[in-house]
Amino acid sequence: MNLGFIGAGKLAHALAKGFIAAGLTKGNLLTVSCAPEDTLSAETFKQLGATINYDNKEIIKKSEVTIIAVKPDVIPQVLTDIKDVVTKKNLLLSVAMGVTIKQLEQGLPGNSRVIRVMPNTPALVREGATVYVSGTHATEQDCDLTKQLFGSVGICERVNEYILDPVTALSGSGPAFIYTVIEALSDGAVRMGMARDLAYKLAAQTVVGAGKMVLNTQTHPGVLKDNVTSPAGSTCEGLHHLEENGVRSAFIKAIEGATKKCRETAKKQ
Ligand SMILES: NC(=O)C1=CN([C@@H]2O[C@H](COP(=O)(O)OP(=O)(O)OC[C@H]3O[C@@H](n4cnc5c(N)ncnc54)[C@H](OP(=O)(O)O)[C@@H]3O)[C@@H](O)[C@H]2O)C=CC1
Ligand SMILES: O=C(O)[C@@H]1CCC=N1
Repeated sequence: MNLGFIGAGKLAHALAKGFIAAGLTKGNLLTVSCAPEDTLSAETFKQLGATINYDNKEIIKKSEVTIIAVKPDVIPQVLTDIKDVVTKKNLLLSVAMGVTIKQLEQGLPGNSRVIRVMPNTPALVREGATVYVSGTHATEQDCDLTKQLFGSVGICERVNEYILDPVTALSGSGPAFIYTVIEALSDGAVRMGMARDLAYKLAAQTVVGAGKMVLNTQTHPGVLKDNVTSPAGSTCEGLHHLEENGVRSAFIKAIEGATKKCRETAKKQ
């Protein structure tokens, strides 16, 4: 598949490498734009075999499917850059946090085929979690292609747009929250005498294992937690400390805060 990327940052890298690993495209089939001063991103894409072009119009002309992966405040500029060259042949997939279908469609010619996608960086290792929302003029074939593309690098679900901001908070930002948990658990283990390398390895595999238990056994997380917690054992001692320090409330507030930030971004566009 020929793929265009407008924006060659962290997410674009993760997606490109994931799609290549999944066999859906090849490095030399990618056409990518970035800010001219962003030599590091350009270099990383060049190493994949991609063609770099600093003119966003050229990406649209060369690729039938383009992923727009710039920061939300750059979206208006990108839409202005490309609107004269977008035709019915182009499918545009925007991953920008807080930028609505309506805002995207308003900046483009009528009938433009737009899909809003919220992936996450674990797409790099084909363990991503993605949702997408169809725009007004995207076809069922466009939705199928989006599902095929992002489904090749993890799970991919179609949703209604009203849920996109909490999704962004949960699975879009979520990897950062989990990395913080992995670091903190490891710091605790190091404090108790464990070597750091072993601590990161055990903490990360524990997150992978617990996640797979929830997905594969379809058992309520509370039941799975109870199965680990022996009477008067060490786990309930650890859980007691987490509850005393408001761990649940901290995560709930993290999702609430991140969701609100997405909503503020939508209002500013
Ligand atoms: N990172 C993540 O985990 C996720 C990110 N997203 C969304 O993806 C988008 C990109 O995020 P992320 O990859 O983290 O951000 P980055 O800052 O890493 O990437 C953005 C890229 O766009 C480039 N850029 C800036 N201006 C232009 C322009 N006019 N034309 C073309 N490229 C330009 C930037 O160059 P320069 O650095 O020189 O400005 C940079 O390379 C955001 O909208 C974000 O909400 C969604 C889900 C997850
Ligand atoms: O931090 C951000 O704004 C983006 C959206 C989701 C993950 N990263």
